[in-house]
Amino acid sequence: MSATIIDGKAFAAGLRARIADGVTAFKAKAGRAPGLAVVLVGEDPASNVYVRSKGKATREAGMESIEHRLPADVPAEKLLALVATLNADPTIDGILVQLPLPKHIDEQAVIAAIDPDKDVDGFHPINAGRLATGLPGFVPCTPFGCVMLLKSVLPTLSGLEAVVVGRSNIVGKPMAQLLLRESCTVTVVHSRTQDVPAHIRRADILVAAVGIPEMIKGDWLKPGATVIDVGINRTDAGLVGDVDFASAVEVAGAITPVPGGVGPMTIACLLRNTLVSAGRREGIAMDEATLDRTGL
Ligand SMILES: Nc1nc(=O)c2c([nH]1)NC[C@@H]1CN(c3ccc(C(=O)N[C@@H](CCC(=O)O)C(=O)O)cc3)C=[N+]21
Repeated sequence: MSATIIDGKAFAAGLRARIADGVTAFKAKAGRAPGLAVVLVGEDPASNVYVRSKGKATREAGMESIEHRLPADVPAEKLLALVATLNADPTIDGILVQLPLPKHIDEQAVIAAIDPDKDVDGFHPINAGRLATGLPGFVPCTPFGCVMLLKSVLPTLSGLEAVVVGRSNIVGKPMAQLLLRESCTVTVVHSRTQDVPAHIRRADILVAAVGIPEMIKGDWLKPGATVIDVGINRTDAGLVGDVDFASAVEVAGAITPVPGGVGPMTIACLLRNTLVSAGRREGIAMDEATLDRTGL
């Protein structure tokens, strides 16, 4: 039996349409568009492509996209000064500094310099703490998108065994927090875990975010499991995930493809966070329940 393919691209298109409606309503009340500032340091070709597609999606949703490009050798002080300017600018609702940054710049210091209430990436320690303690804040876009996709195929997440592969600040850790918030029993496995397949075999929900091409094989999965593949690995064979799709699709109940799965949701959630930020900053109520509707 072959798994249901979770169409992240289609789901993201629906979310973006709801965001565009929300933007229209926001503009009518605020007299301005929500503004997202994206800062790119250096000339990494993959980052360039990604920043361009983010700018396009931002404008298509009716928002203002403000791009700042700095040379790879920019002094950290200059980047921090730009962040301070964006923090103080009332027309900017969201600030995203594209990661990774060049090695001479302390990433944590830059993230900590962003106003937590404009931190639409959800990377600031204040937002990580809010997520961990159940306070409202910004949730990192990729894990947020993963939960939306899970809810689109599962009637409830409550009580399910969830296994997260990877423990990064950007995906693994916030993913585990979100699944816990949804009342899953959560296991995080990582490079030092003994017998990774044994943990994965117990998972009703598997989220793979390790960055190792096709590491997770179909015969490691519990039959019927819901598999969310966050990996985007460029190989000679093209773009592949962290899950060996060909074998996994025969065992899983539902699975995201790469590309066309989690990636498009990340961008849509970034726009969602920017609109919600704009609403909060202007005191205009945004119907987050409608925005985050999942369809099941
Ligand atoms: N501050 C910061 N925030 C980020 O959210 C952030 C970042 N830095 N640095 C880079 C990573 C990467 N990332 C992706 C988002 C969408 C796709 C995406 O839409 N992928 C498509 C197309 C893939 C392709 O063809 O390259 C897909 O999976 O279908 C990919 C990658 C966000 N990141």
